Amino acid sequence: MSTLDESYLVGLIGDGVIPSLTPPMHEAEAAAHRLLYLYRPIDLLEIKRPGTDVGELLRAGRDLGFNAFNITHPCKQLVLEHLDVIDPDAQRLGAVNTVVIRDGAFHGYNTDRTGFGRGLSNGLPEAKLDRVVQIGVGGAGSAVAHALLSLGVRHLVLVDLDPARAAERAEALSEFFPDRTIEGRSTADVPAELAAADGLVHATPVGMHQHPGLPIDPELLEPRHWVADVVYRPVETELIKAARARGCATLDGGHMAVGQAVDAFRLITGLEPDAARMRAHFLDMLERGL
Ligand SMILES: NC(=O)c1ccc[n+]([C@@H]2O[C@H](COP(=O)([O-])OP(=O)(O)OC[C@H]3O[C@@H](n4cnc5c(N)ncnc54)[C@H](O)[C@@H]3O)[C@@H](O)[C@H]2O)c1
Ligand SMILES: O=C(O)[C@]1(O)C[C@@H](O)[C@@H](O)[C@H](O)C1
Repeated sequence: MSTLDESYLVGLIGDGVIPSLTPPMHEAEAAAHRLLYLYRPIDLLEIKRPGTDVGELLRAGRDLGFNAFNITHPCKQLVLEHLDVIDPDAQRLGAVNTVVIRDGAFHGYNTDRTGFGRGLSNGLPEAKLDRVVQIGVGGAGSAVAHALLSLGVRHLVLVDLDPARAAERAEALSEFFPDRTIEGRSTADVPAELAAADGLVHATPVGMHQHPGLPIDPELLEPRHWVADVVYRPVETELIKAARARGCATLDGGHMAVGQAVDAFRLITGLEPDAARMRAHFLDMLERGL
């Protein structure tokens, strides 16, 4: 037997989460810290529950002795109304992916945002952040845009297949970062915008195993650009390979995937995870086709 203080019971709530690498990342890191730590995927598709049940599931989890949850699609916004305390940055972003239960209260955070930010600062410490083009402003893109502005990007150009979405996101972000220039643009504007930019962040599904290809013409990349991807299956996307071949500094999507797990592990346990060990484990799992 063990109590809430002696062991950890964690879950990942969302659609299609069974193959997620986040549970094994946490469990391996916990084992290295000699913790009793079980992390279960709670797949809403498998248990035939809609995303709107997330509050009910959180409360049931608390009553059954869970310590924390990661929350993913389609619940990152839906969960907000069920939380007792929300980290101010997660509140501004309007999305929570980590819920820690303390004395029965739900505390929400967004480690997608902090994980991408940490990955960029550690992985590309020399990256010039004056002017950045970001392609894709969906779920991942929203967290990434916040992270970029929090890191000090002065001029952020948001591009999306849906230009109205890019414009809406730019307007919403401008409210929280009034001293920055944040613009929504269409994909046709990418050549001109990249010509003036220091870096490119890619946050669409293009380049995933199921969506192979490149989101931009790689001829637009020059060695002075840095390029960050959020896609991590495969970790070496066509974009990352093309950018490296053109002499650009690159950051693969594994940095965000591991970063969100590193920051969630720290919030859940209060212990400092070994980020390099977690990345090595993550890359090893990808290599093994998990
Ligand atoms: N590394 C990580 O930790 C992490 C976390 C979450 C998601 N992801 C990856 O990020 C990618 C996007 O996921 P999401 O949840 O944000 O998806 P999403 O569907 O919420 O958003 C994708 C956005 O990209 C836009 N888009 C699609 N194709 C485009 C194109 N060719 N040009 C411009 N815009 C285009 C869409 O209009 C949409 O706004 C996926 O590959 C996902 O696996 C990575
Ligand atoms: O690895 C996954 O499956 C995740 O669902 C990815 C992303 O949505 C994170 O915010 C979650 O914490 C974990």
